[in-house]
Amino acid sequence: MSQPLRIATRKSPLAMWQAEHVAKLLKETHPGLEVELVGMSTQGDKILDTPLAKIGGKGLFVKELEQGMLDGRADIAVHSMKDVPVELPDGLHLAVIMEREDPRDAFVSSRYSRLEELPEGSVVGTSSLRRQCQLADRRPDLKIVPLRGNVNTRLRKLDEGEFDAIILAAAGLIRLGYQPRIASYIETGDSLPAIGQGAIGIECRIDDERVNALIKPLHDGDTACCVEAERAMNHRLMGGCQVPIAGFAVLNNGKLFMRGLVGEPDGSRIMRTERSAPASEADSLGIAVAEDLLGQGADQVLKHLYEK
Ligand SMILES: NCc1[nH]cc(CCC(=O)O)c1CC(=O)O
Repeated sequence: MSQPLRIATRKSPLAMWQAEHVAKLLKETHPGLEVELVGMSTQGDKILDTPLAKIGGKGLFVKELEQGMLDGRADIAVHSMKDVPVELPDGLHLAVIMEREDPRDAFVSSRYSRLEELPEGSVVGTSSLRRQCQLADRRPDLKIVPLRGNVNTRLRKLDEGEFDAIILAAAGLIRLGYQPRIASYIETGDSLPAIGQGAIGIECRIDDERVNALIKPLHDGDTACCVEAERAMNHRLMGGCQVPIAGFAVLNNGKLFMRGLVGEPDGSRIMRTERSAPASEADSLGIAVAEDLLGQGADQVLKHLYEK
């Protein structure tokens, strides 16, 4: 008799959807396997009134889940790769990266269909410095306001009339069935996505052979290759989500093409680069992209932001 596989998950609707999605795929792949969800509240879910940048960023969403696995209360954790910090605790690894959903940012508004249509001075809500920086660069006339909370909360705030439009990741909206609310997609060249955006990763204990083998069929090598390059860039820049860093790689016929960006939150300064390399050199591609940006002065911008 095999034990049930326990999935640690945050309780937000998106996290629950992703955990249930993985549970369903695992049960389809392994008929008879029992899968249980272990809901946990993370610091990031508890502190809702402060911009994430001020309270320490993305690690806040995964620490409790990781502790759960290290303590043996859960076997795997399902994450939005975007929320996974560059360093993992000893003993855990990202065993699986699943096929990427649409990586683009989405423009959501009931009054306007595209960013370009927004009248001067419009109020736009966004949760990330990365989006804020790129938006301010393109449209310095807009009033950009921080918007936190889970996807449902953000849509509600838009409906309550606080904003003319909001920008969020298309992937989260699509997963939760809110695709009809997307007025338009912002191309990746116009709003370069966050590292790992749209990809789901599964973390587990390195030494748990049974669990590693059970989840392996969910791995997507192409997405993993792109995310590896993106995370290598972030690692080189020591990025967290409290800084405006974007990185996005695509894989075509064995060749990776990657863009990277670092900027000031107000868009006053933006550094961009792009490079390509064979898929087998994902890691060094990400590092090279980071080094291009450092060479353009990204280190000053990042140093300044980390000191705040
Ligand atoms: N920061 C929260 C978060 N983490 C992952 C997603 C979207 C789904 C994904 O990128 O896989 C979101 C919501 C958003 O940024 O709009």
